[in-house]
Amino acid sequence: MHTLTRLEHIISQRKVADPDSSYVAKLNSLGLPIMARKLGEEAVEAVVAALSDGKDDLVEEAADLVFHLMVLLSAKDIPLSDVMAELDRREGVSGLDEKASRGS
Ligand SMILES: N=c1c2ncn([C@@H]3O[C@H](COP(=O)(O)OP(=O)(O)OP(=O)(O)O)[C@@H](O)[C@H]3O)c2ncn1[C@@H]1O[C@H](COP(=O)(O)O)[C@@H](O)[C@H]1O
Repeated sequence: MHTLTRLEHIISQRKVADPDSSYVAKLNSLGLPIMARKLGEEAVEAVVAALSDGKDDLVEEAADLVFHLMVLLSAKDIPLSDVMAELDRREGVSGLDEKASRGS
């Protein structure tokens, strides 16, 4: 099974666990605004890592970012397959062409 599919399954199981023993459950108990803020913090940490030397920090921060995005998607009951389907829909469409086709 794909890593992200496995993680999605784990997160859906853990979000109803005891917040004292599960970080996923703790994030869910804190509510969407806190979860969204946490995702933003992880994004900033990834940006900082991207601008520093070396790649190891960015790998770790990217994993944190993906994990917290998955937690937020799960809290909103959005399956990972919806995100994958949207990426599939975009496949082959240049970002530049898509942007140019937007109304001003
Ligand atoms: N993949 C992850 C994962 N990646 C990162 N993290 C946690 O995300 C947090 C990252 O926050 P920070 O970097 O800001 O570190 P921090 O300063 O300690 O966090 P704060 O105190 O600011 O909240 C850390 O506590 C990490 O341990 C994760 N926690 C859990 N998982 C997965 O989720 C599963 C379920 O976890 P529990 O719900 O805790 O059982 C685990 O088995 C893993 O598979």
